[in-house]
Amino acid sequence: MQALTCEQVRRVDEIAIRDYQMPGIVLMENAGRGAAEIIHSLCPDATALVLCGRGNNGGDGYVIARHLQILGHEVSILAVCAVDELSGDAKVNAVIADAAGIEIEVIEEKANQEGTSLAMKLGKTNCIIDGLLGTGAKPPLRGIYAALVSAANESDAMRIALDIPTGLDGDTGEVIGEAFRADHTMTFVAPKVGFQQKNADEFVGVVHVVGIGVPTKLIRELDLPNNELGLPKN
Ligand SMILES: NC(=O)C1=CN([C@@H]2O[C@H](COP(=O)(O)OP(=O)(O)OC[C@H]3O[C@@H](n4cnc5c(N)ncnc54)[C@H](OP(=O)(O)O)[C@@H]3O)[C@@H](O)[C@H]2O)[C@@H](O)CC1
Ligand SMILES: [K+]
Repeated sequence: MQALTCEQVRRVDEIAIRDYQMPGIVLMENAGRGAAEIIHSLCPDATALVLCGRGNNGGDGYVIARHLQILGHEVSILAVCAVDELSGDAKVNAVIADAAGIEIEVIEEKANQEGTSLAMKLGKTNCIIDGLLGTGAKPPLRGIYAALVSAANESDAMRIALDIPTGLDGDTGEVIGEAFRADHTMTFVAPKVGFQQKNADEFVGVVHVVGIGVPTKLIRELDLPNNELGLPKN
């Protein structure tokens, strides 16, 4: 499957919502359910800890936590902000996860100083899921994100990235400082062009492409030389 830039994938979401009247919440549910089913097949008995950022990448994490619970897993969430600080589709899914009784612990910025407490928290699970940053990331990692990524990388848990390993630039494959070293990456719609660059594969691990339910016609338009998305003709 053709690799896309972060901007191209964001355009797919925009067009699905604008031209095909697909609610973003439906795209997020498809993304999260599809990722959860692959994660379940990879580690059927895992106790999972989902790291949720404050955007829609975090939103995917809240959906995945719910579906892993449905599939029988012990799941908890470590969030960079409280549910009421979220917005849009991410907030909807955080509220659902909270109502479903899934533990959501908000990690305080000050935890940054006490690296041990983070390592303790992340050491108690055998599957860490990175829902911190996706196509909306603007490196370098700010505040608690770098500490969370470092603590996750020190853990001997299986590490699974959602869409793009946090800290990796999805377009260039560059890593400034630290990036989540995923064993598996569940990437939505298409592989990202940055995954093929230099040493990205040590952060990306095995790539699994997860569809988000957009119509074939939209995806087919991506391959047309004069496609409507205004994508470069490469
Ligand atoms: N319907 C859809 O659209 C679908 C979308 N999908 C999912 O959405 C993802 C894109 O979501 P998104 O656009 O919300 O961006 P996301 O990557 O969550 O981060 C934005 C937040 O992070 C922050 N931030 C940025 N850089 C930072 C840094 N270096 N260090 C710290 N913080 C940083 C940034 O803050 P700001 O820069 O605005 O101050 C903002 O708050 C995509 O990857 C896929 O997983 C799928 O569900 C399919 C359907
Ligand atoms: K991520």
